[in-house]
Order: sequence, then C-alpha cells, then structure tokens
Amino acid sequence: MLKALVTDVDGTITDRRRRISTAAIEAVRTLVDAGIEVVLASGNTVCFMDGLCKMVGTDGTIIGENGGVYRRGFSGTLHIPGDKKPCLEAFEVLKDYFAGKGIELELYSAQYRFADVAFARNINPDEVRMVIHDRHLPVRLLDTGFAIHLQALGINKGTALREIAGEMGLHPAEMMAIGDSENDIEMLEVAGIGVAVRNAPTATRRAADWVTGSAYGDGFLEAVKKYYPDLFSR
Ligand SMILES: O=C(O)COP(=O)(O)O
Ligand SMILES: [Mg+2]
Repeated sequence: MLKALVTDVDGTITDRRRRISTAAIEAVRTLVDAGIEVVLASGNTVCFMDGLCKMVGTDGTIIGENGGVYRRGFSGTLHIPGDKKPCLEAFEVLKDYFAGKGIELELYSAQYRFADVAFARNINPDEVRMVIHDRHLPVRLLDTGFAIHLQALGINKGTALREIAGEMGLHPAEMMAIGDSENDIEMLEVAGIGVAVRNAPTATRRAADWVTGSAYGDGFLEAVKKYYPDLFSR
C-alpha cells in the first residue's frame, strides 16, 4: 500500500485557470481520513501553502518553492535547502536583458520566498534558457505553465521528497507522486509510483509510470481511484 501521496498543486488539483478542483479536495480528505499522509508539493510559497493545507485539511507537510523549502507538519522545522542568492543574481541579469528589449519582468511573491525566484510568463521561457546558458548563470529555469522559476542547481521537488520521506519515516518507494509540469519530473521519478495528469508536457509524461486519461483535477481523481481502489469503491 502506498503510505503517502505527494501532489503538485497548480495544474494538478486546479484547472488551467488555477481554480481549485473541489473533487480533488474531497479526494484528499478521503485519503487523510483513511490515514494516508498527503503532502502538497508546489512552486508556491510556504505561506500560500499553509493556508491551502489548513483549508483542504492536511497536516501541513509541504514541499514549497520547487523543493527549495520543505517542512513536516505545520509546526515542524522549516528546512531551506535552496539558495536564493544565485537566483536573485540571475534574475538581475535577466531583468537587464529583457529591459533592453523593452520588457519588464514581473516578480511573483518575492517577499515571501526563501529559496527561489518566480516571475510572470510574459516572455518566451526558451529565451530565458538561452540567456542562462550564454551567461553561464548557475541556476535552472523551471516553467510550470503558471510562472517561470529560477532555482539553485541540484534542488528540486525530488530532492525534497527524499528528505521529507526520511522525516516521515518512509521510503520514497512507499509514496505516490502526481504532477503536471516540468517542475514535477524528479519527484515523479523518485516516488514509488509517479503519475502525470493528461495536461502534462511530454517530458513529464515520460518521467511518469502512468498518465491519466483526464486532465487537471479529474486526472488527479482518476489516479487516486486507481491506486487506492478500496477507498473509492463507490
Ligand atoms: O508555482 C508555480 O508556478 C506552480 O506551482 P505548482 O508546482 O503547484 O504547479
Ligand atoms: Mg503544477
């Protein structure tokens, strides 16, 4: 039995417009009530995720900022394996580059971020990748479909999943992970079962053990029904 479920947020338990799937919330509550630990793993900030965990009904175990931060339960120690410094430095370079083209980069929730940098997708991510490559910036770009993130090298949701599994006394093989985007690839690979929802891009689907037939929250529901059939028999 898979003892824990690690789920991405945007694009997995939400729709394309980021509205949360009420069916997915109900499914998470069914899992939690049955003693399955549910970990939310996102590019979002800790404070955003705390509110989400409270209202969805999990114990507050989170992976945030694409693995840059993680915490076991609401009152656990907040670990920050990420490093915001190279991300901020790279962002300054990118800001100047795009300003030269008359484009202003819009930071997202900068005051709440401990470990990564996120900004609006009003530019082509491939152009950002090109600048990162040409200037040898020591960061990785993650395009979540909702924002562009800069992350320190070697940090991702998969590395955080291993850490949090250890704190939970579990092996990653006992966990299932579900995601929709390139920031979920490592976590799908590290977990015992990795599922991509139908709306995921090719690279993410490839990293998954299984791809759902439905997209977004309906895909999430399909996955938990498949892997926890006893809890969703009706
Ligand atoms: O923060 C984002 O850009 C997307 O968040 P996600 O990892 O929950 O999809
Ligand atoms: Mg996502």
